[in-house]
Amino acid sequence: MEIINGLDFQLQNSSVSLGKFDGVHRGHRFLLQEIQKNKSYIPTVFTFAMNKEIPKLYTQEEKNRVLEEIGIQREVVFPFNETTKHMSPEEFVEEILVKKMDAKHICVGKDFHFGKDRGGDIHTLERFQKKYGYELVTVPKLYDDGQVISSTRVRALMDQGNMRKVNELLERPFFVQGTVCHGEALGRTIGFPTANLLAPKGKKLPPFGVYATKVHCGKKVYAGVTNVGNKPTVGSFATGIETCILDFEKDIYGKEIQVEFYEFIRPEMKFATLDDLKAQIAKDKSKAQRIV
Ligand SMILES: Cc1cc2nc3c(=O)[nH]c(=O)nc-3n(C[C@H](O)[C@H](O)[C@H](O)COP(=O)(O)O)c2cc1C
Ligand SMILES: Nc1ncnc2c1ncn2[C@@H]1O[C@H](COP(=O)(O)OP(=O)(O)OP(=O)(O)O)[C@@H](O)[C@H]1O
Repeated sequence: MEIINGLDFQLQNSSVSLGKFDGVHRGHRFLLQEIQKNKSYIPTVFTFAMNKEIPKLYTQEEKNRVLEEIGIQREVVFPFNETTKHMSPEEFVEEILVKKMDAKHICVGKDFHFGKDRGGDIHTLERFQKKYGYELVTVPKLYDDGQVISSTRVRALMDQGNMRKVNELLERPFFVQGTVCHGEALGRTIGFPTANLLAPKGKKLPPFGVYATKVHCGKKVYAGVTNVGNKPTVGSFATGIETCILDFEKDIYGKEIQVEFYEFIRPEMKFATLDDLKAQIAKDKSKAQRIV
């Protein structure tokens, strides 16, 4: 997938979908299928560079990975700055969608808003269709269990540790991607070596606790059991994602991995002794083995 950052680009023949796309959930996927239907256009996602206020399900790199996975060929990551923030809806359509992206087909959800003070909507896009020669398709919002599917809802489900439902709405397992770094090397001495990731900046994590996981390393996939937290039994560390990969001996320091979360097993706890922690981790491992 081609990733375009900034304002300096010129594309041809785009079929465009616009939004934040945090999580690339079922509703997003429904929309993104639409821009892949007409094979003479290039399926392109337009998204604003992420605001940092709310922790996101995926970092920019993780989102890129998922968009590529589902067949998107180009992603424009547009800066949200003083100039772009103040663009009127028509200016945005003419300057960005038409002139820079050569949009032939535009597909958005019915509640989509854009431009200065979110003043543009699907009626604005409809109005300019003839003038600028693109075709607009709007899709209804998808519901699940009587509630609209949105990134906000998926984030709330994650706060409850409900990974099964999160994964169902994301249509893939939620994951954390990162480079395996050194921990305190205590894991090895207590008999449970772990592959450690630091919590990516700005990323929303499931509640502190232990999860049944799968680890992708290169082309291989392994079952694992992962602790998300700051290890209160051994001190207080920065939030980490520590995975004990089951039946695995290799050294993977420095390797990029993806840890997929399947099910919450228990909350993180402070144990009285390391032996108590070891006994609990042994139980966690058997439980994870049965789940993944
Ligand atoms: C499956 C699993 C469960 C864990 N549960 C806890 C826990 O409940 N409380 C805690 O303080 N640390 C927990 N840990 C973290 C361990 O304390 C940590 O892995 C160990 O101290 C080794 O750390 P190191 O890799 O930095 O050497 C857990 C680790 C794993 C792999
Ligand atoms: N449930 C859904 N069904 C169909 N389209 C959707 C759905 N949710 C969002 N969309 C559309 O996908 C695009 C991107 O949506 P966006 O990520 O901005 O919103 P969202 O998922 O509702 O997130 P948030 O909860 O942050 O508002 C928009 O065009 C939006 O209308």
